[in-house]
Amino acid sequence: MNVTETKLKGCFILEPQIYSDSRGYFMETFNLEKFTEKIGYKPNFVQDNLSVSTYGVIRGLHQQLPPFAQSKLVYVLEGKVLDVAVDVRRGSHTFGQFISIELSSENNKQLFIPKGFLHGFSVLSERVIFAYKCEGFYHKESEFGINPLDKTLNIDWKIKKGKEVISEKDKQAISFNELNPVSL
Ligand SMILES: Cc1cn([C@H]2C[C@H](O)[C@@H](COP(=O)(O)OP(=O)(O)O[C@H]3O[C@H](C)C(=O)[C@H](O)[C@H]3O)O2)c(=O)[nH]c1=O
Repeated sequence: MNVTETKLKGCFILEPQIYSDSRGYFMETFNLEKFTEKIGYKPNFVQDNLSVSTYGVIRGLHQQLPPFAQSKLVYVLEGKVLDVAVDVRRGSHTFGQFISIELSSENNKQLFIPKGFLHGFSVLSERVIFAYKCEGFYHKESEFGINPLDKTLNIDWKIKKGKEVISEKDKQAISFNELNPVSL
C-alpha cells in the first residue's frame, strides 16, 4: 500500500495494493495493522457508511463538532467523485486550505480525513457508490456544515454549470466566513 501525506497535516492519500489476475482483481480496502504502520495513527473506526448518488450531486461540506468529531477513510466502489477535505482546525497553519482529489473505482485511491476537517464530494460519473469508515458515531445534533458553493473557498467541483444537485440543508448552510474554527 502506498501512502502520501497531503499538504494538510494528517490528511493522507492511500493506494492499496491491487492483485489482478484473469478473474479481475482483489484489494484490501482496510487493514488496521498496515494503516497504523503507514499512517502512524491507530484509528478506532466504529461505523461504515455507503451513499449512492448520480451525476452532479454535491454532498457536503460537513463535519461533526467535538466531542463527536469524526475522522473518515473514504473511497469509491463504483464511479468517480471529486473528493474535498477542508482544514478547519483551530490553530492549524493550513486553516481554510483544502485538497481535492479524484477518487474512482478506476484509480482505487482512498483519502484519510482527520478530525477537524469539513468533507464533501461531487459526483463526476453517471452514478457513484461511495463508501467510508468513520471514527466516531453519527451524532445528528453535533452535525455541522457550510455551503459547498461557498464563495470564499470557491471550490471547483467540476460539475457542468447548473447541473449541481445539492440538498436544501446544504444550500441553507452558513458560509465559510461565519465558521468557528474547531478546537479538537
Ligand atoms: C451521515 C449520516 C446520515 N444519516 C441519515 C440522516 C439523514 O436522514 C440521511 C441523509 O443524511 P445526509 O443528508 O446528512 O447525508 P450526506 O449529505 O451524504 O452526509 C454526508 O456527507 C458528507 C460527504 C460526509 O462526509 C458525512 O459523512 C455526511 O455528512 O441519513 C445517518 O443515519 N447516519 C449518518 O452517519
